[in-house]
Amino acid sequence: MTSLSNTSNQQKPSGMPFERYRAFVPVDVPDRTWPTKKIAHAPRWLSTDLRDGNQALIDPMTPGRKLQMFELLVRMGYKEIEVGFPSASQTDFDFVRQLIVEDRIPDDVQISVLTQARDDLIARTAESLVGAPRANIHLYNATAELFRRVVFNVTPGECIGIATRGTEMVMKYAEQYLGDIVGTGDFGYQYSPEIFTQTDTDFALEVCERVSDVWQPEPGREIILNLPATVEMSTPNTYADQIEYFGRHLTRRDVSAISLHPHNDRGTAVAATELALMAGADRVEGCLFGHGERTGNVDLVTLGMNLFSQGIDPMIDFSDIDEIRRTVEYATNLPVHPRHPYAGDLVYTAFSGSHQDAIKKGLEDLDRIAADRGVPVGELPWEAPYLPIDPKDVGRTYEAVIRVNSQSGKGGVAYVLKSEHKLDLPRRAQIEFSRVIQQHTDAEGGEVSPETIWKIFRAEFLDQESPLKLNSVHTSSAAGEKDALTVNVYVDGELRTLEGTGNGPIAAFVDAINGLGHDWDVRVLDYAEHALSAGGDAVAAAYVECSVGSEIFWGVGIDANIVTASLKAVISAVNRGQAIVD
Ligand SMILES: CC(=O)SCCNC(=O)CCNC(=O)[C@H](O)C(C)(C)COP(=O)(O)OP(=O)(O)OC[C@H]1O[C@@H](n2cnc3c(N)ncnc32)[C@H](O)[C@@H]1OP(=O)(O)O
Ligand SMILES: CC(C)C(=O)C(=O)O
Repeated sequence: MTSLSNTSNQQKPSGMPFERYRAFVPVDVPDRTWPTKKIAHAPRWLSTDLRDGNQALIDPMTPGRKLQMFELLVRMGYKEIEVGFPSASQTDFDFVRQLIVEDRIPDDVQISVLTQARDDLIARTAESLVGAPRANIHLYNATAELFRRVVFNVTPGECIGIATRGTEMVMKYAEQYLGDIVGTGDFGYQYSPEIFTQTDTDFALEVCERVSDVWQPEPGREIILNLPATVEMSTPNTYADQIEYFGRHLTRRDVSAISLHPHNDRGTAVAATELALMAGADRVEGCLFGHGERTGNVDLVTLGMNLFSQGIDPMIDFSDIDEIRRTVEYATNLPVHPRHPYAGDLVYTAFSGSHQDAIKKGLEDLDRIAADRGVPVGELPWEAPYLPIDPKDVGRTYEAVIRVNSQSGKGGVAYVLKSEHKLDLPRRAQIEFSRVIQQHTDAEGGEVSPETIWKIFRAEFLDQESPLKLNSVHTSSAAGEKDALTVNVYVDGELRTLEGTGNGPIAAFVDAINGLGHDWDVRVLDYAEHALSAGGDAVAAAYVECSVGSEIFWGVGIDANIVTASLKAVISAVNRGQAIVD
């Protein structure tokens, strides 16, 4: 095959020891059906922030932080919450007790706790749940060949024995400690063949079948079979294949919930989860903002918001994303990345010119459609360039949507002036002012804040008082076909009364200025105006494009009187022209 690149840019071997790694061997599902399936509704969610998320923190959460996290999860609408590993530490045990004793578990929420398949740990786990109105015990043991050989030194049969005996112990200790709820739908059981992704799928099925034989699921007594991508091993499609294969071959499928527990080692946990849902999974375990072991668990915020952005109710409330982020940052003591999907500081912000231009036009278009239909923008179907969702739907404002730096163009600068100061500059005025801002960013570097943009705008268009400054408009009257105007103007600091005539007050004013004897030769090329505010004390903005000598300048005037605003705009253009000539 001939290379498309020329010889000077041929890629070179990296020298890294890639030969040490072996490609993942996927399960063979040639007649897979998941690629054509669609996700049509939210799955059952379980948050494991207080367990898998917590076990991977530099500083595990204090009881106070755990409680804040629990309450956040409840407020957001999670109905299944893994609250800890009570046999691991007194802190975890006490937290479960606190939730139960202080009656903090809402009627529609089921807490879950994790345990290894060891008798003493299972007993302690069941003990932590005494008095719980609803609870789930989650048992795991590793099933992958590597773990059987290296970590546990067990045969496949012994590995199955750990899982089935563990299940028997859960049933025994549940009977002993949780008699009130055992046998009702309020007590649940979950089993995880840990490292499912690295386990031969037929063997994972075998273990789960034998565990189900012990638990005996039936209607009203489901078993949750949680299939963890404890380590993400390959491309997301391979996880989906494993899930479809598992679901197809599992007996008692109707009384088994197939649950996903993806980790993010390859950075594709969200994609793997979505494909695995297409492959038939019922339930997803993860953490807010992807906390958890190593690269984290799958991010529940991204998953939920991905559904939302496709018109599917995530059944979780993300409407105050910043409050969610603040609480998680407080509880975990770890920051959320500024580019984190849906929640990062910068994810609804455009710096670059073409993005800003498109966003500005998109938002204006929505405003126009909303005004035509007489409805708020929030009731329109969302469609805006570069913004997959309306930032307002997650409690953000449009204020930070556009931020200006050296990559920005006229659209961004114009957006800031319009959104912050209601000034709707004509297109060529936008271009002229954006060059002024560009000079600033080239010289200073970094971002230029809306306050600085306004300061520069004022200095450029509104505050220059030399050589001309309007003092008062004396008279303005019709003189035959023409308008006559008398104005008091400071010229180079000296108050003078000028007179001029023309077709309208602006032309009359230009006539008066040109009569001053300077060689300015002012001519008006274009004009625009609009109100800045409504009502009796309305203020207007006028924009005038003038040629001053051989150069062209825009001027801006703001005043309660539209004629005065126009004259100020002419003065603004002349002063800008003179500033450059000087
Ligand atoms: C993928 C996951 O995230 S799984 C959850 C992981 N989370 C945690 O481990 C946090 C909480 N864990 C802990 O605090 C501790 O591990 C404890 C308190 C539960 C147990 O501590 P220890 O008794 O000191 O054991 P340790 O953690 O070293 O566990 C290793 C032993 O447990 C065995 N073991 C590990 N997992 C399991 C399991 N799921 N079922 C049965 N035995 C297991 C190992 O084979 C090993 O046995 P060995 O001592 O005979 O070689
Ligand atoms: C206990 C199991 C579900 C787990 O955390 C994992 O395998 O990642």
